[in-house]
Amino acid sequence: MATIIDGKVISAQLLEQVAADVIEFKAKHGITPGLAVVLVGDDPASQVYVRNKVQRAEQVGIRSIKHRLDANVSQETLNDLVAELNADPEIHGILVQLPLPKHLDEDEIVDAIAPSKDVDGFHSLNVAALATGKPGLVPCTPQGSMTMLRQTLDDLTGLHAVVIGRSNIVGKPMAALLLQANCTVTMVHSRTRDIASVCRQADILVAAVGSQKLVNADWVKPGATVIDVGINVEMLDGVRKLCGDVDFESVSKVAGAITPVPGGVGPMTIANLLANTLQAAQAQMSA
Ligand SMILES: Nc1nc(=O)c2c([nH]1)NC[C@@H]1CN(c3ccc(C(=O)N[C@@H](CCC(=O)O)C(=O)O)cc3)C=[N+]21
Repeated sequence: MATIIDGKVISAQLLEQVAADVIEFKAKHGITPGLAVVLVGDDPASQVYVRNKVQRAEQVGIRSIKHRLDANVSQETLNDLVAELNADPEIHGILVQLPLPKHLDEDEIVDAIAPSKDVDGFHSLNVAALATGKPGLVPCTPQGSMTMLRQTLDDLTGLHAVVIGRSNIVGKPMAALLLQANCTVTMVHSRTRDIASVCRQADILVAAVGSQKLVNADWVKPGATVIDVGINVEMLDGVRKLCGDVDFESVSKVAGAITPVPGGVGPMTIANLLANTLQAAQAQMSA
């Protein structure tokens, strides 16, 4: 039976550290770090995440301001709000909840956010910084996944890491961080031939595709460390249930260590969002 990598415990440690650093920041600068969360439309899942973020922010002493916009808001109105937040000295971090309604240009909005306030790490300049190993804001989910790996494994050097999924928000930045940690990195995706046999070679397997229970025990090398980034919503007898990209029941019998869903990567993402907000505030104060 695999060791369970407990995202609630590890994120609580990180949040405690952030809370202590926020106290120090306030004493030094006399201001409170501020995070703006922009939510377009009324997707219920997005509302749950946004509520969690706002709650956790409060808990670590970060002021968060929620902006709710109508689902059919224009690109111009959204751009104007982002410009206003960019110019607001009390706002240090800006998060525009994705995905956006189809009529909006996501890339344009993300690149409209000031790179120094881009706490998601999705702006082109932060993507470039990560790709070239320069300092910048790093996407929260991959960052949280790395923290879990570092707490589980002594040294990542030379390990074969396989990342399933090639999204800009998880797969690609995850691969960049694993490479930085001296892993041998393979990315697999929907067009990969014999995906199971490639995954079976992984010492570290990261699943980030959004496909329920895609990874089963046959895909996993005995003893491997498995990070499940998937958050798929399943209805069981009318009750909402979260489930990952990994079939936890079968894979946990083969893997050496595994993250659960819920209680794995999700809480780490939120903790890192707040760590990034503090980092952004610190950088803005010394700019
Ligand atoms: N600009 C942007 N940045 C994001 O970081 C972002 C986003 N858009 N859009 C949506 C996704 C999703 N996401 C989650 C964060 C935390 C949990 C989380 O805390 N999950 C809990 C369970 C929460 C529940 O019960 O629904 C857990 O896994 O234990 C889940 C999902 C951030 N996202």
